Amino acid sequence: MNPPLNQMLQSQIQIEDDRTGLSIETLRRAIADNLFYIQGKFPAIATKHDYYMALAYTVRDRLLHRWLNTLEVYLKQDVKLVCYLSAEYLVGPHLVNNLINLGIYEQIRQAVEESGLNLQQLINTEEEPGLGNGGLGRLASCYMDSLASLEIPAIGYGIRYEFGIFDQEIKDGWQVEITDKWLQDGNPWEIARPEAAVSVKFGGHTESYLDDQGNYRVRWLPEYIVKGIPYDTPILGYKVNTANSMRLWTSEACESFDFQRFNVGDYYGAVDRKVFSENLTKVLYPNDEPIKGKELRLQQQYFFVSCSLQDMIRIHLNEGNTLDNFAEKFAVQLNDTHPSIGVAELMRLLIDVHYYPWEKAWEITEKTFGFTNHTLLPEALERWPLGLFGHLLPRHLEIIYEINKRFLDQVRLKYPGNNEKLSSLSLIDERGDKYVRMAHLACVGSHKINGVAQLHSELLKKTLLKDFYELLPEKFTNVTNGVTPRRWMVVSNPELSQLISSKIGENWIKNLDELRKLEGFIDDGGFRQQWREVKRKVKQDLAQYIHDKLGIIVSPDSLFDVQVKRLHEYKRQHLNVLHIITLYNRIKQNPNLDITPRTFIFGGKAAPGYHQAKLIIKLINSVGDIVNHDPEIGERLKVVFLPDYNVTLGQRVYPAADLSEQISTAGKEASGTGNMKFSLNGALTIGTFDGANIEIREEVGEENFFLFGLKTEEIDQLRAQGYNPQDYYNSNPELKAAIDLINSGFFSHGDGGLFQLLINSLLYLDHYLLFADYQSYLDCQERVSQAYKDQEHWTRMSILNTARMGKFSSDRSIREYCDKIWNTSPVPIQMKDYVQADG
Ligand SMILES: [N-]=[N+]=N[C@]1([C@H](N)O)O[C@H](CO)[C@@H](O)[C@H](O)[C@H]1O
Repeated sequence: MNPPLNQMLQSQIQIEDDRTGLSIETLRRAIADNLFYIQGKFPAIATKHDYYMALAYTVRDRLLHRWLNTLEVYLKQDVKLVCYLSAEYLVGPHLVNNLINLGIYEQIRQAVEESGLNLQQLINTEEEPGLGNGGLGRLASCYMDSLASLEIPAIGYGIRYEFGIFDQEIKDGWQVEITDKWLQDGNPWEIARPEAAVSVKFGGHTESYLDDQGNYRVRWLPEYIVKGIPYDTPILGYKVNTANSMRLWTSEACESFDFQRFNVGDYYGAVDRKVFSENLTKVLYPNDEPIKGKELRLQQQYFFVSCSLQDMIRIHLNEGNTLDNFAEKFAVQLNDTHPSIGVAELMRLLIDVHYYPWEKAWEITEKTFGFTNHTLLPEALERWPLGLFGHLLPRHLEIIYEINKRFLDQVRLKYPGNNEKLSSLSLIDERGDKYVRMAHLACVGSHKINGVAQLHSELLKKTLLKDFYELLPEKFTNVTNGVTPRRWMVVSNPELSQLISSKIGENWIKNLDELRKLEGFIDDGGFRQQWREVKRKVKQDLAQYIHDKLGIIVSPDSLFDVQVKRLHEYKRQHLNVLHIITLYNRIKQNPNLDITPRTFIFGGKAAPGYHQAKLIIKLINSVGDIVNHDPEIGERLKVVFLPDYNVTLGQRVYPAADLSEQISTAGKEASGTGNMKFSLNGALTIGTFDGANIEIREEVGEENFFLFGLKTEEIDQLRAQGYNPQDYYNSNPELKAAIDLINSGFFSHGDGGLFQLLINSLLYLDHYLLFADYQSYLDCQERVSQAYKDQEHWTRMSILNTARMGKFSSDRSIREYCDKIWNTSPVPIQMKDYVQADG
């Protein structure tokens, strides 16, 4: 009996599976099929976005096997999971990152081009999910990339905001915020999991009762309940079979329509539950550091934390475990205090829902959590008024009181009669309206507490958490931040990555310490020339982008001096502006002055309510307008403010920089991570003795780093002896001239008052010591200009910066978290070929 026709044909013509095949022909067919069957379009009517979606689904098909395989292995092997709780993730665009991690970039590029499409245009179509403000959110995503690349089982829990960080437009030099409708064209990289929905309670009251066995129990009778729907996004590891998940929660009303209210004519009441529930995850709070104690913010935090912990408990119990070994199976990391309500929530779930005795519940809780602090800024420390807290979370307040009572009993034992210790350590700030101190809850409820750079972790122990350190020293450790070389080198700077791989192979991408091998080529003039050519090419690309976007012409031969980060007075973008104005004045006084031509490039968003930060953006653009159009200055100085700085733009900017500005007041920048991305891409750093700058300088060598400014201990002395910024203003003519020029209205069409608030904050307070560091900064910048004149030497320093950045891979950070805090190890995934298996 002859085999069926198609089988005969198949044996003759090898046709790859449409969803897994990697031949150019199969990929082209898959893109065409997805355009037709998913986008419902044929080429003549298809938009670029349709082709992007068709391509995205084609790529997604080729990662699903890894994703489901990983899930199956985790379930089968009952692995220990790292659960990263973060209110922010700045994942950036997925497409190219997934192509690199899957190792199929070349095949896809060919298939797209043979389909008559332009891959870069499709790449530029993707809207990035801006579900974060800055460093903290991006760090979470770098860590997710490293967890998967190191084959560590993990879930990244967070919030699926409908609107992420606002899009920034610059109108007449001012920041204007535009709603970030990132989901409006759909998101091919996520899958909804309504079957895993959970309920979250809010408000109401508690009541105690005796259960059938006569045990004292408490039940929480909420005022309303919201449903949490998870959306999963695969997080691929680099060239491994592991694909972990980022599970982001969206809120929905349990009941979309309240007929009772409707029937009594309360039409708005009938839907307000729905409206409230959906508003919960509507928008990201756009503040990087300074917090706004808004009720909705606490509701968002409790919502995603409760969803996540309930999800973990369900996963654990589904595997036939009891909660006795929950801490052995789940390492939950609190990304700052934003998810720290989790300590009280896990206690509630263990005691009220799973009937554990307090002591056992506390033992499990403390073992489960680790807490990372990301800032020392007092205004960034979350504390919630008791009234608001108790109104929203009555049961949690009871639990926090009990945690506090038992904790202070411990404190009394160690410091008998020391009421000052009691009040400074208490979870409750008894002053004024009384507050719950979230950092204290996180410290008491976690077995490990870490800062994000060596200096920061030391300052945590000496200042902010001094009392906790003296009481619980064994809990404190440090894990210096890191960045993933996949996105910040291979995806962002393919030219430099290829040059490096051509010399030392590709292992550096997985093991960044291998970059050290580049030092062996430093005396190779040809290699230095190639290094400069790559830098010039990417500078040329950025210059083109600046011209296309802003119409400003900048020369790739000028020194690209770059400061991109959130706008904040402690980051001192306005000190950078004082340098620019000083150079401007020097040229105006001596038009033949031979200075190293510079292009000053700024980028960064200001929190909408942070007026001083917005004023600094206006100042940068106002100075830029004058400098860029002053014929006497010509090409020697150019000032550019790049609007809407985000991950996508960062991928353009970091590779193109010659000089990385890391000029925060010492002791204020916990770590910084942009500093690492710049050095990795061969930029030299001008920076203060602050955050991770210190460790970068240690690694690259002080001779390859431009250090300036007061150190923390010098600042403490200066403040102690009384710091008067006027002394510096009156004794430094160039500083005075720069300030007076701003004050004169020279940069603001004669309106001397425009920047008054900013100038007064400097003249009469200068909390961030710009005036004190001004001369040291100027002198250091002069050293930079001299160094740049010797391109051979500059190139050597640039190569050494890249070569010695191995420590700052997020892979190293994650290995440290695994060893010091999470006690987890890799679980390699063997690929099971679903297609064949189920053939
Ligand atoms: N929040 N917060 N903190 C920060 C950043 N602003 O997001 O976290 C970042 C990630 O740890 C740090 O690099 C940075 O110094 C610190 O200010």
